[in-house]
Amino acid sequence: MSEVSGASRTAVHFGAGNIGRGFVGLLLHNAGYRLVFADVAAPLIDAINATPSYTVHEVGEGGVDHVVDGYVGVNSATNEAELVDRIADADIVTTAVGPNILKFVAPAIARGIAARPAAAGPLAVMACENAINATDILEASVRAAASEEGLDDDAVDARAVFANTAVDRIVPAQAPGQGIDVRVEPYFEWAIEQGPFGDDAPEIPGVTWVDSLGPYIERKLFTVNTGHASSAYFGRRAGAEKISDALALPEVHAKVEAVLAETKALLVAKYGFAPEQQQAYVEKILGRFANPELPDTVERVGRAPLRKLSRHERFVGPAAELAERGMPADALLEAMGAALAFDVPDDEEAMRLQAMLGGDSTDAALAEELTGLAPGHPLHDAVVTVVKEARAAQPV
Ligand SMILES: NC(=O)c1ccc[n+]([C@@H]2O[C@H](COP(=O)([O-])OP(=O)(O)OC[C@H]3O[C@@H](n4cnc5c(N)ncnc54)[C@H](O)[C@@H]3O)[C@@H](O)[C@H]2O)c1
Ligand SMILES: O=P(O)(O)OC[C@@H](O)[C@@H](O)[C@H](O)[C@H](O)CO
Repeated sequence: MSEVSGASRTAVHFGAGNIGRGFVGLLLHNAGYRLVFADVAAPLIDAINATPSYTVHEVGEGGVDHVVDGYVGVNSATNEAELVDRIADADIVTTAVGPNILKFVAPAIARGIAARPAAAGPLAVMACENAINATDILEASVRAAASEEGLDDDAVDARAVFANTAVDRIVPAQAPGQGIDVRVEPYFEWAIEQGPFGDDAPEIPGVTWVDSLGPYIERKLFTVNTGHASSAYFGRRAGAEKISDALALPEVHAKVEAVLAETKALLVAKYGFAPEQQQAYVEKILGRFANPELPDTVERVGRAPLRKLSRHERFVGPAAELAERGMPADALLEAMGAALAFDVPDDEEAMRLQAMLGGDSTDAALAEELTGLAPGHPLHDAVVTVVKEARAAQPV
């Protein structure tokens, strides 16, 4: 463990995994924060506390190394009392645990807020997850837990500020044997909404402060993550293991381009992005996926297919809006079909998905269960067809 004694500000970060160590932790460290990594993985917390510094290796063109020190790890499953004390004293709380885990970290944040000394300034709370308005989801759970601690909404407002963010940096699963070092791509973007902070936003070099996060997060999720997931699902079906190998297959590349042409049409129509600017963004992203030095796999990028196929996520979100506008979504539907074939044994959601496909519910009921699209929605019938085809293709 190696806490920086001189640092006067502290950030507690939930989730000491890939993006936690390789991006959010790095930027907060560079901003001069003493870091507290909170995680439920005991071996990871032990390794963090046994290692005085770690290196973030940027791989690919222009990549450099960054050393992070001045941190401590807290096991949030077994040591809530220390965690609550740390949050009570902190300036910032961030998360990168996965959108479905936010409800589990909320109670400790609420208790930390409740234990804050009256004179402490408000705690900045920012979820850094791939989900639209993830901080709003976290905030709702924190407020519910805070009310159990006797804090009403006014008391929470006096002690905490919640801001939505969009984070973009590809951080693959890390190879065993490299300790807590992390390999990442050189590119990054961390957009945070300015409004909740007024003139008192925390100073974090590298952050892009924005007035309205909606266009940023949708552009990121429906371009980077839609394209990434499409590469994973089409790539896996074509036998590729790495994302860069998947994109090197001309038929996969063409399918991913077709998907991104559809989301581009939506983003241009919805937010008025200049078509040539969005195209440049798409091409930059395809170049990032193709980075051969990034050991990123179709299994990591395709992980949790039930989450990725859900109503407001990277496939159904844009496809539903396209259909509502009378615009085509055929390539997105094809990608959803490829997602339904994702049957990685170690992926709990993939196994649940395969069991659902093999189950007794009708195609229409299963389509609605998976995507949240009710009969009558302009995309519903096409999704039922995709489900029917996926069932027919399931191995017997
Ligand atoms: N890796 C990327 O390229 C990337 C980029 C942008 C955003 N994200 C988003 O960041 C989030 C994390 O992704 P990741 O790739 O770092 O995953 P990861 O699996 O590497 O890290 C998640 C960490 O959260 C920990 N965790 C799980 N439950 C917890 C709990 N209740 N309390 C505290 N810690 C808990 C896990 O032990 C793990 O260490 C996801 O929402 C992901 O979409 C990832
Ligand atoms: O983290 P997920 O499972 O939502 O999505 C997998 C990848 O697409 C994702 O982690 C990207 O690498 C990241 O969003 C890039 O900014």
